[in-house]
Amino acid sequence: MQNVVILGSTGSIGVSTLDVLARHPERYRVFALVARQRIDRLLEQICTFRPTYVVVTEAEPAETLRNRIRDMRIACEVLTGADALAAVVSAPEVDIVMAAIVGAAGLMPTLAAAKAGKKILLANKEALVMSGALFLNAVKDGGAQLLPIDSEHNAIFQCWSANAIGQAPSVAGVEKIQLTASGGPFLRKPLSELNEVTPDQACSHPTWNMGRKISVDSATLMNKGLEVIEACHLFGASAEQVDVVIHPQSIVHSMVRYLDGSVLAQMGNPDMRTPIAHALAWPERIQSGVAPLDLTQMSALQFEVVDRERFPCLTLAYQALQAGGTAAAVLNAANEVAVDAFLNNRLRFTAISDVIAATLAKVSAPTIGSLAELLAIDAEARLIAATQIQLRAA
Ligand SMILES: NC(=O)C1=CN([C@@H]2O[C@H](COP(=O)(O)OP(=O)(O)OC[C@H]3O[C@@H](n4cnc5c(N)ncnc54)[C@H](OP(=O)(O)O)[C@@H]3O)[C@@H](O)[C@H]2O)C=CC1
Ligand SMILES: CC(=O)[C@@H](O)[C@H](O)COP(=O)(O)O
Ligand SMILES: [Mn+2]
Repeated sequence: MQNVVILGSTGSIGVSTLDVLARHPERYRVFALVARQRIDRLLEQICTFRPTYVVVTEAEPAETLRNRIRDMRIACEVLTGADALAAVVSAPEVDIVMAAIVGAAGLMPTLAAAKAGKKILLANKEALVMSGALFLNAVKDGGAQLLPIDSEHNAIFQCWSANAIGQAPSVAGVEKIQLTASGGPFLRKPLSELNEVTPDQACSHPTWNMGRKISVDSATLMNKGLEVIEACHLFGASAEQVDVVIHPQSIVHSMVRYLDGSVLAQMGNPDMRTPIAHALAWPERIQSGVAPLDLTQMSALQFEVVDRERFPCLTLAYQALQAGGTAAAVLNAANEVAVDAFLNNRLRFTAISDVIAATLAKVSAPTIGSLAELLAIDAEARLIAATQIQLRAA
């Protein structure tokens, strides 16, 4: 029996993870659930999965939940605060940590899991993008195991020759990693109309059902930009070795092209329970609940070149990657602030990329020395991005 902690249990990935775990009660037990504020959903999860602990990062909802659990006489301890979060993730009973908090907020608990040598299922791409080598060194030093949940990276992992896992592309015979991008809800929208799109339109993803922040990232293609950086870190690739191709159907989840001309692709219906089940059980295979793929029942699969004028965020991500140092952390911080402003009707969709470009130009991005330095640069980038948003509101 393996004990699992889910960081971000109330979100899209958290719910899919619990769905897979529920199919395998003989293999997995939920040790702890972590969320920020969605108490009603968390309470339902507690009733179903009976974790030993829950951590609610906001103090007021934590107190509300504590009272409700006491009234219902459920044996589950409700904790709050950063120390409690790190302690739960690092507890000796814990085998697996699903890192599915959205954004930079997920960095500290995921780092704690790395230092404690856990098996980490990494959905939270922002943590890796912002901290890069610092996080990978913590994984190595802590003796942790890192498995990708992001559908493209899980696909690449599955397409990497089994006997070359852990080797850099040049050693593994890999020529190119090709990430597929759906193109999001605005792939065919006239460019002149992008200025007026609403948060709900941006969050109506054509193929995946996801949280609001990553949905907006898909609509700008910043999601793919973050994924290019994520792929470089996870697979030891250079920016030149990672390409993006538009594939509106989201059936091919990514491809690996080898030196001998072979291209390996991983396919499946767009449902995150497949990569979750894959990483949970790897190197074994378990049921995920995902319907089998029937290619005879689908329309043609399309592949297209990315229109860089429509999607300037992808170019910004490649620029940050080439710049090196903490530029990717600045990119990520500015994007988080700009997307939040867009979702709260304080910024136009088309201005998201302007705010990120202006922030990248204003914040110097030296190579990371320490976690404290990284957090300082993240905070500085957020302040500059907020100023840029105010300038555009004026
Ligand atoms: N959804 C998907 O299909 C995919 C997601 N990912 C990545 O996985 C991560 C999660 O995405 P998704 O599930 O869609 O996001 P959601 O917005 O659906 O869920 C986010 C989760 O994080 C919790 N959370 C948010 N802020 C904090 C905080 N400050 N402290 C603690 N918990 C917090 C939320 O709690 P609460 O609900 O209480 O607010 C919720 O449980 C992202 O990094 C995303 O990029 C990657 C690939 C696919
Ligand atoms: C499911 C998943 O991994 C998302 O990151 C997905 O990739 C979003 O779709 P697009 O970014 O391709 O629109
Ligand atoms: Mn993805």
